[in-house]
Amino acid sequence: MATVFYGALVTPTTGSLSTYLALPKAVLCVSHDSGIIQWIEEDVPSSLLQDVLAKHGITGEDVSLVELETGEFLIPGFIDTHTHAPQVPNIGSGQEHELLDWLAKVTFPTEAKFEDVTFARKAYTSAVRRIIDNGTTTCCYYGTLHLEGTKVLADIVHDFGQRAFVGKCNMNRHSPDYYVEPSAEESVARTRAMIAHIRSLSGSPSHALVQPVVTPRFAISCTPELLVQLGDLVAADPTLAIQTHISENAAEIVFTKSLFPPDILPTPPLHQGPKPTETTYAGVYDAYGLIRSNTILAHAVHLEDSEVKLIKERNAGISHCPTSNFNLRSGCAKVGAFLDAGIKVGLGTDVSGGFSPSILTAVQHASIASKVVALSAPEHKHTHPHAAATSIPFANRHLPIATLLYLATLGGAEVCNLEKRVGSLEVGKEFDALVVSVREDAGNPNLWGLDLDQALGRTSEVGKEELQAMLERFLFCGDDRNIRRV
Ligand SMILES: Nc1nc2[nH]cnc2c(=O)[nH]1
Ligand SMILES: [Zn+2]
Repeated sequence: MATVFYGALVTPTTGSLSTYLALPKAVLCVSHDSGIIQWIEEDVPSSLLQDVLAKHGITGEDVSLVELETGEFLIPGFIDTHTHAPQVPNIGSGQEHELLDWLAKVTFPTEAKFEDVTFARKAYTSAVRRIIDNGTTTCCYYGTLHLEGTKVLADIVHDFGQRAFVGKCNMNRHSPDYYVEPSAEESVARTRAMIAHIRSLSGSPSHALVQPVVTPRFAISCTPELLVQLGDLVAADPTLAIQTHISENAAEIVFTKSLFPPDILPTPPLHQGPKPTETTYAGVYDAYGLIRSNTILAHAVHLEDSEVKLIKERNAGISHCPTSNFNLRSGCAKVGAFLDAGIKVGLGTDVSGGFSPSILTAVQHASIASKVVALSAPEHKHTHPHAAATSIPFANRHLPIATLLYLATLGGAEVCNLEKRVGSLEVGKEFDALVVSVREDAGNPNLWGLDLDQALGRTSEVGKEELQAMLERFLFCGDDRNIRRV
């Protein structure tokens, strides 16, 4: 048996950040048994659809045919490379604070409530449901420091069938008395228990839907002893993913450097050359063996050049969280420069530093952040609009639509090391997709502009340009009303 979709399809393609495919009349076939995309035909008039099915040996009985309507299109599922499930109840509160005050006054009191497993189950069920409804099919979750609550989060994600990384926070210092782990040993023991629980749900990392992720909250909240033990834990298991925060806020960086002077840092396992005489934030994690190809580093707003080089050398990924970076007044990450350096970059909502669980909001703010970076660059010139479509470097210019789409999907998959399985609609990948609707009956009047009226009403044909216009409107003005199926 197979399911065949016939209609418009939009996808980034492997190897290109500057272009994407917009196919108004595609046919895509998914195997029921494996969920894998078997074949795609790019341009099939409706009169030839049956011939194309016959060519692929598909007859009436063994196919379920889904014909998309005008104004609908398939797109890969969104990937949120950094969010906090227990902070969803806090969305929109404490908007006046910067990071460290916000953690103390708003975040830690709420996260502490997740000690109550009944509370956790209710809050996490609603949070995960909302995140899926917003089109996020792969999500990197922070839980709280609680083992039982984080197991509940993993169970809920698994039951919903969402692809995810779930991590229990490691935090044994610089946190309030009511919300801190008693020792490094206890923190690591609970982490081991969480890993065992999640692996019992989902099986081996090569095909698991839900995977554990080691989650030192950030360097400030971990003693050197704890980071040593986490380094040992991940060194013994190269398949274990790691996520943490890096260089988000100026005061946080000053504090981090004061806590980890160079003389207390171990020599990093992969280090070549003399020991550094000055601490960098990335250097701290690296010294404990926590930066590697399956590490996800959230924020990276104020990275020094040497840190960009180190992250590239280790092939770690960056989660760009622009909504949060604006909202907590952290700054604008230099995403264009990271892309030029060949670093893997995806988007993160960072709820509730970010006030939206939707990757669409992250796309919008990633665009604005790149425009702010461009406007503030010393060599800023008003570039011709078509410059965006060329292959000139990304640094200091606004991100093109193709690149925004890439960050929301395939870039996120690369950050999660899932790019062979998801992130684009390509043959051999898992069918992990959304049906988007920009039709009037989706109920979002913001998408209802003149050119779409024309595309959907007065002309019967949607061509490539109309489809590209629909994608742009959806990325900038769409919301969960426009996500018809996940
Ligand atoms: N944005 C954000 N940054 C952090 N740094 C440490 N903890 C957090 C958190 O919960 N949110
Ligand atoms: Zn965060």
